[in-house]
Amino acid sequence: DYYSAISEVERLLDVEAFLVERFEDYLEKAQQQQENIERFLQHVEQLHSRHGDIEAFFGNPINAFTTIRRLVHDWKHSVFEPVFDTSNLDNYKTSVSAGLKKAEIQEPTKEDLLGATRGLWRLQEMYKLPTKQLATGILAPEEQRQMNLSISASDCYEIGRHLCQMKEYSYGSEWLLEARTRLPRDPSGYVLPKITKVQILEQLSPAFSQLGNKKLAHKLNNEILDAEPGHEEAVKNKIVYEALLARERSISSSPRMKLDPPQEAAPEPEPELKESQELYQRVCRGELRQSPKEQRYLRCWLSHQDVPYQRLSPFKVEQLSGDPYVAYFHDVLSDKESEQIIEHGKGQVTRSEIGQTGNSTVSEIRTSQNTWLWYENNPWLADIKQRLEDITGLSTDTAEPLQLVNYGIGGQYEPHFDFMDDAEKNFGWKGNRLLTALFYLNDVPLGGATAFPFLHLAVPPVKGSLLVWYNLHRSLHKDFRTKHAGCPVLKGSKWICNEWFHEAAQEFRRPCALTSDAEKFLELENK
Ligand SMILES: O=C(O)CCC(=O)C(=O)O
Ligand SMILES: [Fe+2]
Repeated sequence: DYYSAISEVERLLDVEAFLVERFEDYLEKAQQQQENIERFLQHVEQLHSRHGDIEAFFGNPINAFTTIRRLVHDWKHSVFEPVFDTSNLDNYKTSVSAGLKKAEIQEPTKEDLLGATRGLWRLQEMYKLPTKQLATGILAPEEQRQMNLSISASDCYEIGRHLCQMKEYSYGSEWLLEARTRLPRDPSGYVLPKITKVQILEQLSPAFSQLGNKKLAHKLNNEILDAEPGHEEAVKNKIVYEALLARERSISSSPRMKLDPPQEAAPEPEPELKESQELYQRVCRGELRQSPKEQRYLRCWLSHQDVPYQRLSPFKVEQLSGDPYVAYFHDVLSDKESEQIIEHGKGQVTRSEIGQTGNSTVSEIRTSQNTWLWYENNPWLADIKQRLEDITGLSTDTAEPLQLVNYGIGGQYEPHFDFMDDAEKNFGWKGNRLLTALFYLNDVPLGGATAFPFLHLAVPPVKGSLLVWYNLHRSLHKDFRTKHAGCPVLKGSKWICNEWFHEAAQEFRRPCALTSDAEKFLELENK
């Protein structure tokens, strides 16, 4: 899929460039007055010429969404259908699909569009983004003046409709209202089929009804009937709404009933969030931070980690938590190294999965794509491997290959542990994941911090820096305080690279203490 990695969304411009080329050719040869198609192609070309830096462009999730939508929806209805259904131009059909196949280009699918919509919704929920602002591409208050992206009435309608399908009526109705406001001055009148006021109302009226606002639902339903008096669904709904409203009126005017109000169907209570989930959201939003007391003993220093060579250029250590140990090492990778690793991942990454070995699945819990870099196949990584050993003091003999990850639209990784329940089954004699070393390969303008809910800690990505923490106690029992997450990426494209060090081979490097930690912090396991 495309939506789960921004690097994949970037490839969509190639798909479009290809399509523009083919269909311009078609227009010329067929010499038809297909004004609608021509305007559409021009529009897309104009968009392409205006987008500027691709990474910055797709760094805004609104741009990523509208591009997917254009490919999934607009091209189909504005170009493919009018061309292929009305004229006998089979050779074009075959040449276009053959061309796409040859270039190994896959068009985005409905699932991409749904994934992109869910991503936007996640960003709204997590960072409390007002719909009106997001619809103009404004992701943070300080962007107020610079942004003015054009998102069409039809795009807003699509988002609203999907959200209502997901029973997210509150945001759903806001997007539908946005579609309604935009309809009269919709810039994309050439996108077929044109959406109508009635279509918007058909979604909006039941959405308000679900939100408990029967009066407004009724009013909007009447607007449907004003436009189309014979509208079957609306005629039926009118009867239902009028009965409901009449009942409400009689209840409120009857004094006896006033004393004893009827049991209105109460809105469903919000399902209670797990403690770590709630803390995760607060940490990502920046509402919850370490207190001065928690930060009291934390220090920054230069360290050679007892490696003679590193005395020449010591590591910059920023301690983030003493117990459990979490530290940030700065300027570990040069810009060139970070960029080289990213280049390696472009076009190689595939959808990330979660779960135990042999039983893993794709999930909205982790919306990213990843690939693995084996040291054996990439000798250029030798330096970086050595640096990892120097910093951690651990052996990479039992370490996993580097895992390279790119997040998608609103991409996140919900709170989880890096250790597996059953280390034996997953890792055999190498034992569980003892230490995580996480490289940030680029800066992320907004969002995308690594969050430790129980430690009240959000680590913002800094290009070339390395985040390190122990997942296991000294006695190798699981440390449940290390639950962590990747906050949704609000702006930009987040690239990281994970190295997991395992238990085996570290016996003399991180020896256990004289007492067991087996009983420590067990209460956090399922929180
Ligand atoms: O993206 C992040 O910041 C965290 C990633 C992570 O926890 C993982 O890949 O296991
Ligand atoms: Fe993790």
